[in-house]
Amino acid sequence: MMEGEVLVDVRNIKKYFGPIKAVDDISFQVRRGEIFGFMGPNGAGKSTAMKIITCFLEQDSGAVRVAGHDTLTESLAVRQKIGYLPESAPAYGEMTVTGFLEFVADARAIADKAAAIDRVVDMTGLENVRYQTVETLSKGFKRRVGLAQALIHDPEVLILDEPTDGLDPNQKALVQDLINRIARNKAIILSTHILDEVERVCNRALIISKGQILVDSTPQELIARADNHNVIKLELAEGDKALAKRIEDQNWCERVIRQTETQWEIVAKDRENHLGEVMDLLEGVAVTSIAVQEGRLEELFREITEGVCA
Ligand SMILES: Nc1ncnc2c1ncn2[C@@H]1O[C@H](COP(=O)(O)OP(=O)(O)OP(=O)(O)O)[C@@H](O)[C@H]1O
Repeated sequence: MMEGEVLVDVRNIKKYFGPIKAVDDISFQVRRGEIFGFMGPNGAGKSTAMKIITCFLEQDSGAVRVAGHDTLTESLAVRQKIGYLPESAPAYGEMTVTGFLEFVADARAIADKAAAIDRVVDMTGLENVRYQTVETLSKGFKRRVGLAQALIHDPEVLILDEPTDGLDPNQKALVQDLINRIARNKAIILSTHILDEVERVCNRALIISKGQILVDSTPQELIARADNHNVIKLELAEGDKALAKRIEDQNWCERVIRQTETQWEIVAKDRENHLGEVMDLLEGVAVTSIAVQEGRLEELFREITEGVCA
């Protein structure tokens, strides 16, 4: 198995729905070992591109090869190489976890079903719930079942459509860890709205909008462009100029923006999260609220498009 070989090769694909250009001439490659973050606002064309790569939709023009196989002419071979977690995974709520995975293994004609199921149950941490019906599971565990079914045939390529959407922060972190663990030796494409997720999980990031690629970059470069990333919003019971000075004197601090006497924004030079250090400086100070702002894709996206127009 060659490290870095191209496993997904997308060339000039277009897909129009009547007048809507859902995917408008997109090209990119994903190599083994890459976790590729597919970002963009609602309706950007992410799901459509993912459906084309997984053979659920046919493109109008252009070509996609997965592990060397063409999605139009060799779709069976492509389906064997690819695992897919769709945006809204099918329910099958009344089946047990094992029953559902057996059903998927049968559909894929897997020879040693028991071994395949044990492997994915272990990988995704489903051991304790394997005889429970899917409908009784928490959202986070349902998502793991979705990942388990995508992994049942040990695919080289994984396509995950918003894998952490709708999960609470703890469940999000668990699913993100899981994706990192299963990533070795695979090529993974995952779509997300969340900049932090790309930083935590991906080693490459692509932003699409209106069916076209705007940015192909590293997560670190994207974060650096998101001006408001990890800004700490602080509200005090009363103004305190000495405190503002003390925070500004920290070597990591770029500036303290005092929007009002008591409402401040603290910006770090490195855009890392410095909440701990700020909390230390706030000992004995009456604080009304404090929160760390996530760099939102929407704002980054606005900056990028403004940059393009300027
Ligand atoms: N089957 C379809 N018929 C008609 N239009 C469609 C169809 N599927 C998608 N579209 C349109 O194509 C565009 C791209 O949609 P797509 O679902 O790929 O975006 P997305 O980036 O995945 O968005 P989201 O983050 O909301 O899932 C949208 O304008 C959408 O309304």
